[in-house]
Amino acid sequence: MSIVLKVENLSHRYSSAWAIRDINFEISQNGVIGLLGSNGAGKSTTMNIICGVLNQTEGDVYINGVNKRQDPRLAKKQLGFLPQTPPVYMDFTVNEYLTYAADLRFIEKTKVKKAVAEVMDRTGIAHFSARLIKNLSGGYRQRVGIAQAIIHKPSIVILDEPTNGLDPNQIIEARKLIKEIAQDHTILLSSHVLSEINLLCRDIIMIEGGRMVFSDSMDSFNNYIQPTTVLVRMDNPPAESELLNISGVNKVQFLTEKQCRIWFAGNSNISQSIIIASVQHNWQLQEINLEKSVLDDVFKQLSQQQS
Ligand SMILES: Nc1ncnc2c1ncn2[C@@H]1O[C@H](COP(=O)(O)OP(=O)(O)OP(=O)(O)O)[C@@H](O)[C@H]1O
Repeated sequence: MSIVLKVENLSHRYSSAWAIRDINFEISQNGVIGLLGSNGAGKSTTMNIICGVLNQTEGDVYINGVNKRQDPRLAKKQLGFLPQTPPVYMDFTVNEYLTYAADLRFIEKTKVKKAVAEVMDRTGIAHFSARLIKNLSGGYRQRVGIAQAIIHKPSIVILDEPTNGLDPNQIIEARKLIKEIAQDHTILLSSHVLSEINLLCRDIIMIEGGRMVFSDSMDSFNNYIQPTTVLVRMDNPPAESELLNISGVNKVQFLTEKQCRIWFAGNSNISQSIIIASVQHNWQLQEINLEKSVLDDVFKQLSQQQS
């Protein structure tokens, strides 16, 4: 499989402190690759450097083998970018804006009309072609942002937190569109939401404190991360102290009257212990779910495993 994006020893310093340090990864063709990290981890810095918005302090970025520093124009031709805030002009219609985007991407004049029509179809915005962008919902504005990122058919598309700020229905629609586009583009998508990365991505790259802490398939990530919390719902829950008496339980937090999150030692068979205790004491257990999505815990586990 051919390598679409290669990032080599990438480091960046804004003033005195390093924002990212020694990031290395390779991405092969098609599918969605997740760039995960908490706020301030260095995701936007990494993406802005890949897209040529920011020049790195050290290291190299190759797009389809082209070094972005040595031949930025050729490298950027093969790349589409949607920054955190869609770079749209509110007073343009969708059609006007995409025509302008096609021009910026050096699409031949005779092919612009067709490219705009195709990309509007692809992103489901053709019916809004004559509407001013300022009169579109956030979800549709995001679609226009995605359309400008793929209008020149780049081999890699960079999406920086594309579902941030959208409502739940818009998030579902945006994810559907991203999956569709990933069938014939490679997508690098950043998010600080682990469940989103889990839903969309085949591979995952994780950055924390400017350092890369994980890079592998989503499956091996899920095997690597041991759950440390369990979400439990009981109709007749006991006092916190009784739950703390169960072997392996470290901490209990009631989220509602009947639902609590239980932290436990990674190697204990916690579900079985809770089920047995519940039957013995008539806690009327209704639901029990192992959780893998408490990001702080994931980062903690990863940094412990690295050291
Ligand atoms: N223009 C800047 N000048 C100085 N420091 C910056 C600048 N932009 C980002 N930083 C710092 O660099 C680090 C990485 O920031 P970055 O925006 O890349 O993180 P992020 O993972 O994208 O976070 P978020 O999810 O909040 O956007 C942070 O410590 C941030 O404060």
